[in-house]
Amino acid sequence: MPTDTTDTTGTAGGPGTTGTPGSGPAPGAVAPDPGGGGLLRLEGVTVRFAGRPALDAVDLRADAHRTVCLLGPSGSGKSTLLRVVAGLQRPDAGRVLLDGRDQDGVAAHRRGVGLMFQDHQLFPQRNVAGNVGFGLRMRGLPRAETARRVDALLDLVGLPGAGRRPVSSLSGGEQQRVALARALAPEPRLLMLDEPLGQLDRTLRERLTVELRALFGRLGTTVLAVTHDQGEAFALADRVVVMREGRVAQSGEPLEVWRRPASEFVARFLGFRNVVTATVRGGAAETAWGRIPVPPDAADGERRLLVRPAGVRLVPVAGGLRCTVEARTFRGGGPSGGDGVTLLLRPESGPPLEAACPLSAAPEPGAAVGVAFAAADEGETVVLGGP
Ligand SMILES: Nc1ncnc2c1ncn2[C@@H]1O[C@H](COP(=O)(O)OP(=O)(O)OP(=O)(O)O)[C@@H](O)[C@H]1O
Repeated sequence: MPTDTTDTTGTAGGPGTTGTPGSGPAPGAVAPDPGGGGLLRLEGVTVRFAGRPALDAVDLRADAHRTVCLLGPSGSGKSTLLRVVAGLQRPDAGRVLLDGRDQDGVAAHRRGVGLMFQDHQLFPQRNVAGNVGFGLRMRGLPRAETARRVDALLDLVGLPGAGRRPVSSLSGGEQQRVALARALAPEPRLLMLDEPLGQLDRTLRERLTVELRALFGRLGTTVLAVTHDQGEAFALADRVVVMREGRVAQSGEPLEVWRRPASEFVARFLGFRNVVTATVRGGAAETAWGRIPVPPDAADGERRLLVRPAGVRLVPVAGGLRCTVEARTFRGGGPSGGDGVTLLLRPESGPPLEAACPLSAAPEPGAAVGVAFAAADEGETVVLGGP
């Protein structure tokens, strides 16, 4: 991700973010949305670097009080999108609207958006309170009022009384919370987070994801967050947007995207590996793995078919597609998580297959197993569209 040198405060607005000092609601509270939705809209936003589009005619909408997560491989344009919304990058074409107002020509510090970067960029020479209150002091908020708000924000992020601690004495997770408190301090109408939990270990990330979701829900904050991690996105978001090469590959409610990936790209990005060419006819698909039931409304023809690991059932060897167990991995959290094992199977025909099974029933590597495919009405097979 390109680093930004114009802003070291953790908010795109930083010192001078919109709003009259001291006139706003309680720290972190959000004013009602006059537009009744669609707080942020991007229309046909294109950004080119050296002629190459980093964003290519992107349309996107974030409704008030909702969390939208941008997902996508490295280089797909996620950070560029945040920078455009923050006013740190001018689009070559298209419009950014906040509360229905075109932001063209509106400086970053006048947009009222907060941006928290990947590496949270705390001031090492200031203590916790100095970091959280920096933007407020710069906006001319009186010292006592700043102190009151800082205390309230530290309570909010679960660090009560930590104001005097040097930031160097904090753990990674605590620093993350301080950065979050600092980003929330100017009461941005839109909070943007770029890989907010990227540098933390998995356990802490999972815990903070849950806490963040609860916090944003309580505050009613509108959030646009970038993450590499699908588990994080699915746990945090009301809506996910999957990016590919500067375009939106799919957007929707997390469960909807998870259940019905629109394309092979999205399916693979979400971690699904059982994708195979299929000839669909009359509610079933002929594949290299044999005949697999598909939803009755699937159009006939040559298609790509996704079979979820949960749709790959282990049966006696004689009763199905014969496979050898190559490996097994334990599944942790995340959208495909839970207590269980993912088996990597080598079928006698066709590409490798992944199957989900309970820990107690997991065969050893090297074992021969049979595989049968779940009925299509269980939603375990998806006929994919698009590239
Ligand atoms: N300032 C810049 N100058 C030239 N090219 C850039 C610049 N910023 C971004 N790019 C290019 O634009 C594309 C999108 O980059 P961007 O940082 O938005 O992707 P990303 O999805 O955020 O990636 P990551 O997940 O690695 O942070 C990449 O090909 C990147 O190399």
